[in-house]
Amino acid sequence: MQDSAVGKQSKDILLEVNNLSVDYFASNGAVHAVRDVSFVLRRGEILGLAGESGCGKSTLAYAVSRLLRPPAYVTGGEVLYYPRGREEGASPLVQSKLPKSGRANKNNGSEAIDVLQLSPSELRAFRWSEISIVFQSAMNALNPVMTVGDQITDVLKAHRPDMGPSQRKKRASELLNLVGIAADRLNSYPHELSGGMRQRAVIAIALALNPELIIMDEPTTALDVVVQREILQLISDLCREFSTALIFITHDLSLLLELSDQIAIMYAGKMIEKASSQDIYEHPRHPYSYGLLNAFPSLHGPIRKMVGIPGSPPDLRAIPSGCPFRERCPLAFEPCTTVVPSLQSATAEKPQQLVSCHLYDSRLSSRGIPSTTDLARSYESLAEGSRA
Ligand SMILES: Nc1ncnc2c1ncn2[C@@H]1O[C@H](COP(=O)(O)OP(=O)(O)OP(=O)(O)O)[C@@H](O)[C@H]1O
Repeated sequence: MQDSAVGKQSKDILLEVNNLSVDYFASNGAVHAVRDVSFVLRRGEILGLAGESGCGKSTLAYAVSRLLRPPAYVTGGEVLYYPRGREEGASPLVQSKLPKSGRANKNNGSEAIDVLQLSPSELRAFRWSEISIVFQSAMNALNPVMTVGDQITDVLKAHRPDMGPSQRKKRASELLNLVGIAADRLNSYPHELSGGMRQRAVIAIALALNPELIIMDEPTTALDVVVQREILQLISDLCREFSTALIFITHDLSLLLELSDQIAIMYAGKMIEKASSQDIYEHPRHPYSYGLLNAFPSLHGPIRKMVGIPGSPPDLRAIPSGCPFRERCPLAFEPCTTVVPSLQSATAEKPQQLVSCHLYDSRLSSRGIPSTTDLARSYESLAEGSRA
């Protein structure tokens, strides 16, 4: 597990997502896939998104990178991006092409770009140079009739017109080396590479323009677990080396805990807990976070009883009132049925650990803050058929 790296890294805010909501307008009703999500990502920070299948992780990642297609629509909120100043090396394309009009003076001392307001041409300038995106099965997105080298130099040609052919080739070789592929593979076609190498080549392309942020949604699902781990480790090492921020999604929770600075846990379209990976690992606060972590066996530490979370997430077309997790929660109490909890500091000692749960609101709960033992016992009693 990484140290609480936020303290070590720059405190600059790179991305600020405020009250973002996304619906899929399906024929059988609107699916509320992302609901009022707010979070901040700092420069160079690695944020892991976790949660059961269907909780809205990919939709959030697509919304932030403006890749949503109908029937998905952003129904509210903003995605503010804080580019580096010209003197700090922001890409010239972004400096010249992004509108002054789309920028808002915000906190943080620098101007923000509202990503959701960018026009198509502004978006083209923004993608790759500021944000790179690697989605599921990305390695299959390589063009089968172009060499890997040409695919890298194409990106450079489109976005860095100042670079000549020999500079582009040199940069392509450097990038392949960075991801552990010998430069003589520049002339290889994708079918001549293994799955792991193709995935590395995709990462090289994502890094080509030194973006500030990379978003990866299960980038390694098609690979075996050993190669998956190697590649995710490589990505996080490279992000640390270049201070590139990373938002990544994987179902491998132990890997997520190991590689991320911060973890955000989603449930039914909401962010229900956000904290450093160390805090989440040592003391998950939300009963759902505890249940999710406890559903995986640990290779280290004492032997513990594993109890799964009963039931299944709600239908996102008809979300129940109050807390969306209450029907599965072993510690649900009266206010959970009516009052929607908001994301707030869990305790005064750890104000950075944010949780969306009434158990941490002394105005609503008189039980006192639950310990991990309380959370474990509550699941055990639920499994035994009696409420804690
Ligand atoms: N095109 C669509 N039309 C209607 N509903 C959709 C569509 N795409 C996704 N959804 C719904 O939106 C919700 C969020 O989906 P999303 O893919 O973002 O979840 P996820 O957490 O990334 O899941 P997974 O881990 O399985 O990738 C799910 O309930 C899903 O069924």
